[in-house]
Amino acid sequence: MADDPDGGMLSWDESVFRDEHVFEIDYVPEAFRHRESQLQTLQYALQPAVRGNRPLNVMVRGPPGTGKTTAVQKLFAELGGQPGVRVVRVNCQVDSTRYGVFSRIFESIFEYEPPSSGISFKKLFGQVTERLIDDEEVLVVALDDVNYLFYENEASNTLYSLLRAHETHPGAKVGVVAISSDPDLDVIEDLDGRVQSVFRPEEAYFPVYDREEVADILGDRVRVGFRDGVLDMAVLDRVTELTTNTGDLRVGIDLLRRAGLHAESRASKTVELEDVEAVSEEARNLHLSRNLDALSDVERTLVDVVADHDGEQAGDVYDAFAERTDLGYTRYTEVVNKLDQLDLIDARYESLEGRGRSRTLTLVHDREAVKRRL
Ligand SMILES: Nc1ncnc2c1ncn2[C@@H]1O[C@H](COP(=O)(O)OP(=O)(O)OP(=O)(O)O)[C@@H](O)[C@H]1O
Repeated sequence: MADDPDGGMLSWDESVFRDEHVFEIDYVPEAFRHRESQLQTLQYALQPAVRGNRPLNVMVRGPPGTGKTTAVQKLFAELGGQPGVRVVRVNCQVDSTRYGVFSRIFESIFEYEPPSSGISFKKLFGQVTERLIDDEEVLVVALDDVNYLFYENEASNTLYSLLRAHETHPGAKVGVVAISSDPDLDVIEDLDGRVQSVFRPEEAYFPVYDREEVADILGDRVRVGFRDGVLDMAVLDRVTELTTNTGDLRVGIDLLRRAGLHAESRASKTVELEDVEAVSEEARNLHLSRNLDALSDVERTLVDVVADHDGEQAGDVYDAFAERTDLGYTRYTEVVNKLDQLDLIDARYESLEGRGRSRTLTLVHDREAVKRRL
């Protein structure tokens, strides 16, 4: 670079980033493309709240990193600004019991946490609903990662309390947005009959973004997050490709940030393909961590067992698995299929001499990388 006195080298107070925060997980993007129909469904369902009425409930489904939480956050930001509407988003991975969910709602209303012991659920519930009725507020609750309530067997009673609040406390108006990223969870089917009869949600499905959509979204992020000319099309193409392979947009956003930091670590003013390649393994591991985090205890146990019995036949793996759980073979097969679908294990049929066909289970990722994250 003839006209660059530093010869393309960054000085201490320079950065490739215009705004590094846009690559962090709590950042809500300004532009939110390719989710128009899902936003419309949500808006249509929640609209009655603005008029002081109980909204329709919504079931939001789709694989990890497809914009479910962001869509709800964006709508809640608008809805929460309307008079007479209170919005609360609960992360059920953190609050995975009915008491935990209502504690978060209580906290949002009263602006302090309820005592962690010594107050019954009934009392907590009563205080929440009375306040809503007094203030004439409609409550819209998003249960993010609702699958964790199912794993803890808390889903039916939580939804029951929320959805029948108007029967126990006339005048209470509550709507629920349930968000699940577990492809195997049939939310409605897994609820008690008494809840099924009141939970008849609208459906908003978030499919995996295709390659062009990923390129659009990451391109926006690059424009906002990096300085002009720092990252060219060929580099963006490669990040897009790596992201599309996992289907999880978070991988791409994380890759961009890490590649930027890597470029800075070698004092470069531009992010090059070599920076992306250098950090791609870490980004893949991020995806692995997220996949493992989203598993139930039983599923995680099976990953651990397969890690210890890599390459063995399904029947033998089951024997080892049965020592650690009391699940039958049918349920075991379902878990195997799910892990196979998530690309955590490979379950391949092989012909065995004289004994027909049997499945062999192998770990897809590096054993140590998996073990460290369990
Ligand atoms: N259409 C989009 N435009 C811009 N950014 C997006 C879009 N969709 C998703 N993102 C970004 O991708 C990341 C993951 O999105 P989000 O957390 O909403 O996914 P999710 O489906 O809720 O994932 P999970 O099921 O793992 O909770 C976030 O950083 C978000 O800002």
